[in-house]
Amino acid sequence: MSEPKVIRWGILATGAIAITFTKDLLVDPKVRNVTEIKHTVVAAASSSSKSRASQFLKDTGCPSSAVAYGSYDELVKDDNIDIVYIATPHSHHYQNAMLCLTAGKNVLCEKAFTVNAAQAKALVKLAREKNLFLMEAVWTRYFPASIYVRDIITSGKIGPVTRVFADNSGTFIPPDEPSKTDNDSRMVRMDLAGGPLLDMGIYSLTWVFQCLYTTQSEKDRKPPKVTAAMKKYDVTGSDEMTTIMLEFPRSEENGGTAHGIATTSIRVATKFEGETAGPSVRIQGPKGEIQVWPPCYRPTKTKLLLYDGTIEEKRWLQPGPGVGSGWYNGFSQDKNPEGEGHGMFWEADEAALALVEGRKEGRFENLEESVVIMECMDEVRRQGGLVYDDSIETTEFPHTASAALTKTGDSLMAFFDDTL
Ligand SMILES: NC(=O)C1=CN([C@@H]2O[C@H](COP(=O)(O)OP(=O)(O)OC[C@H]3O[C@@H](n4cnc5c(N)ncnc54)[C@H](OP(=O)(O)O)[C@@H]3O)[C@@H](O)[C@H]2O)C=CC1
Ligand SMILES: O=C1OC[C@@H](O)[C@H](O)[C@H]1O
Repeated sequence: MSEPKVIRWGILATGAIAITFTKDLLVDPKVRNVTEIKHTVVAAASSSSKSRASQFLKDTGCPSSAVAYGSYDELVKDDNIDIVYIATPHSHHYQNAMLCLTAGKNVLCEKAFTVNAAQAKALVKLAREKNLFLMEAVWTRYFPASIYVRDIITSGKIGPVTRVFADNSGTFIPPDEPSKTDNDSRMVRMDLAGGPLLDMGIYSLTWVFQCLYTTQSEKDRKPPKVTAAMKKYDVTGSDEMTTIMLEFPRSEENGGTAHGIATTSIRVATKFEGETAGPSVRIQGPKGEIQVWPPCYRPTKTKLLLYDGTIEEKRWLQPGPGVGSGWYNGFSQDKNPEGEGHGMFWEADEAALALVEGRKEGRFENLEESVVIMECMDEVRRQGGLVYDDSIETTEFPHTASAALTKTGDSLMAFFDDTL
């Protein structure tokens, strides 16, 4: 057996998800039976300070040889990096990904891919021109649970999927004391392209799309008609609750038109604990349904129910050491059972395998689909009247005003950090 190929990662930004992703990246792929590749981190960059990047490398257990940079510009010039993982807020993905691609770097960019479809298209165009790998980091798509669900759909066991309900919601606004909501969080800040649609609704849309679009033949893969209802969060003007009806055109022999309902909220939650928990995704066909338990971005249980009486329940664990959880204060998150990884390594493996195989896109959500989903979200925002500032909607790169998109707290810390 040949030695695994080592893929050298550069981490762009050092916030909450960068920590979780990097710890997962460093879990030996052998524990999940992946033998073709291994991951290593060769550098991390923080726009706050070099010392923050150094601390990040230490805290996440990266090799001592990994280099800390105090700016993203320096990171993308590092010749030792094979691929950059972008973990900034949505508002910054376009500028950061353009920076990486322009410098000739392959990119795995956190969700939501960009703020709008025009930005997503511009990234795809540049990646193709430069023959670089580019993938939206929708980790859920690469989970064994998602692969299992898509396989059931394509096997025809439940018949042509006709309807999908998907919910990804959480009580970010504390139910008992709404006035204690963290309005400085990127979840609701308009300058960071906040609101549950782009942050959490993307997962509801992911389930609708992977069941009604990804799994279809070329002939039946058509963008849906979109109708949306949006309630705004009166404090910041972001959305607070968004529900989307998607009508997918289909040939009659494939079951005819299919419906998707994707919803998200930061005032009410999808889940209740323990025995009272129910599915957050239901995928229905004429012969039965598949249910996926919350949180739907990190599915841990599925149930296949067929009208012939078959019931197949499965639990999905993420092998590896526990890496902790809780991306948000005030957000109820599943605690990671002891002895589990977080599940972000599946998408990292996919990106690494693509580099080894010379592929330029992810297998389970190609760039065309990422763009179609961004177009859907554009339409939802149009119907709901949710407009972000031109400085973050723009496709101009580099955008002169983007340097002015400042951080709260962090930037002051950085100032002291670098000055003292
Ligand atoms: N796949 C998943 O499960 C998850 C994905 N995400 C996605 O990851 C991205 C980051 O989220 P998360 O880690 O929670 O966010 P954090 O706020 O914790 O971290 C974002 C980091 O981006 C950098 N940054 C650069 N410019 C700014 C700015 N103007 N304001 C704030 N931060 C800035 C900072 O790093 P530095 O100072 O080092 O440059 C900051 O620490 C989002 O796109 C989100 O949707 C988030 C959570 C879960
Ligand atoms: O991607 C995410 O997944 C988990 C959620 O809690 C978080 O809001 C989101 O950014």
